[in-house]
Formats: sequence, C-alpha cells, structure tokens
Amino acid sequence: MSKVSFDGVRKVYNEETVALDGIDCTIEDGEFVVLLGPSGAGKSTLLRVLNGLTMPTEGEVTIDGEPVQGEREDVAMVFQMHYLVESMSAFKNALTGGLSREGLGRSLLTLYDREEKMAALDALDTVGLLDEAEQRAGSMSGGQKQRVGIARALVQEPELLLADEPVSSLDPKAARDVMRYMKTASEERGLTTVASLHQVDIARKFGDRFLGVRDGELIFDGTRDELTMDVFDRIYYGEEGASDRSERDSERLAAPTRTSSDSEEATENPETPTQPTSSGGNP
Ligand SMILES: Nc1ncnc2c1ncn2[C@@H]1O[C@H](COP(=O)(O)OP(=O)(O)OP(=O)(O)O)[C@@H](O)[C@H]1O
Repeated sequence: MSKVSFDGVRKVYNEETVALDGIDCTIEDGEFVVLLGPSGAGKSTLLRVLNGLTMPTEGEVTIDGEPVQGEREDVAMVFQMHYLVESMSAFKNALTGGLSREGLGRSLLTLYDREEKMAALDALDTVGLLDEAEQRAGSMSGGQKQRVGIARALVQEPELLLADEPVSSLDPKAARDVMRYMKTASEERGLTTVASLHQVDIARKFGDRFLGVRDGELIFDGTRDELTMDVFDRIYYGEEGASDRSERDSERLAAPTRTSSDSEEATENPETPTQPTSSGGNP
C-alpha cells in the first residue's frame, strides 16, 4: 500500500498547454480512486506524474513521503491498449511484468525461476485466467487481454496500481468483468489504486472515492454518494453546461434500459448519474 500526495502540482507542456493547474490532494493507503473528467482534462497527465513518466513543471508528487523523480518499481500501470505480445501465451506475457522489477537487462528469452513462474500463475489466477494460461494472447478477447495486462502489472509486485482508461475499448459486460478483477486484485493485495474511467456507472460501482478533473483543476473530490448528477455534469460539461440538463436528460431517458446484469448497481441515490452522453470525450 502507498500513500500518495500531490502538492501544488502544475504541468505545462511546451510552455503553453496547461495540463495540470495546481493539484493538491492526498490519496490514502489502500484507496480505490477513480479519476473522472472530459477528454483533455489532464487525467493521463496526472497518472503520468504519479508513475514518473512526466515530471511536474511546479509542485511535488510524493509516494509514502518520497518525491517521485522517475519510474519506480513499486508503481505499475495498466493502459487502455494492453500492449501484449500477441504471439506469446498469457503466462509468458504475465511473466514479463517481472522484467521491470529485475531491470531491463534481462531478455524475454531468460529462463525464469520457479518463484517468478509461480508469481505469474498467481497473478493469472487473481484475474480469473489460470485455465487460459497457455492460450496465445492474440486469440483472446479484449477483456481477457486486458486481464492479462493487469496480471502482468501484478507480477511487478506494485504497491500502487495505476490504470489509464483500462476499459474504454470494451463492451459493458467485459468492462465490468475487468474492473471487478482489478478491484479484487487491489483488495487482496492491499494496493492503492488510481484508475481513470469514462463510464460513470462502472466508476460508481467500483470506486471508493472520485476525483473530478476539468481544465487541469481538481474540481471534485468525494464519495459515491456525493457524486450526484449535478456534480457529474459539472465535471463533464462545466458550470454552464451543467445548467443545460434538459436536453441531456431526454437523451438519457431515450437510452436503452439496463440489462439484468446491471441491475445489481442499485439506484439507492435518486441523483445517481448513468452514462455520460454527447460531449466530453468518450462519454
Ligand atoms: N506530451 C504532450 N505534449 C503536449 N501536450 C500534451 C501532451 N500530453 C498531453 N498534452 C495536452 O495536455 C492536456 C491534458 O491532456 P491529458 O492527456 O492529460 O488529458 P486526459 O484527460 O487524459 O484526456 P483523454 O481522456 O482524452 O486521454 C491536453 O490539452 C493535451 O493535448
């Protein structure tokens, strides 16, 4: 588990594009945090400054009190595009997660020891793919591939798991499956998790806490119950757009009804947002 702090984090690309504009926030050990925000809001940049792929222009990001100054072994990332080697089995793909732990000097041809193989099998078991361990990645469904991507991240033995739109390209059922396995993995392994998602219904189902980013600013930090339709509209459509609800409400009403598998996500809060509609990136 890791505690993460953003202290006045600002990121400006090419001296003109402000991607993050003074982010202050702390993520506690073991939290499962969902990042929400329209396209270009700064979500990927926020994840990238967390895993050291990008350095802030101002401010500081710390993990367990240590400033992030580059890529870290205890931070693993799951991407929208899983970047698997399609010709290799799920097992071999998962094994490569250990490379970031062991250093890039090791080649894929290296013989892995028993402990590493057990870690890969254990990770595949965590994501429900033990029986498919020998299956070629290229022959797997999109959801299965993403689960292999999660297994590969788990083999790295991270304390902090980051996921950048991990289910954006999946159908709703596969997306839920992937998120369910990611949540289970985080709980079983005590990971702190930060995932950016556009599907608000899925976000609400799995997130413990929600950060809303818009124009590089953190405009919402709250719980599931606090993530009302108004808040959601403010995150995705801005203050002005949030007042223009009637058109979107009619689109929402015209949307297909939920399937029975969706119904477990109770609408205990009548203000519960469903799926974002017209603008704001993927929604
Ligand atoms: N490497 C880069 N160089 C220049 N500008 C960048 C770079 N990466 C991101 N940006 C810009 O920074 C802003 C924030 O981008 P970012 O990718 O963090 O947003 P996002 O919320 O993840 O969007 P999306 O949901 O579309 O992925 C955007 O204006 C984007 O064009």
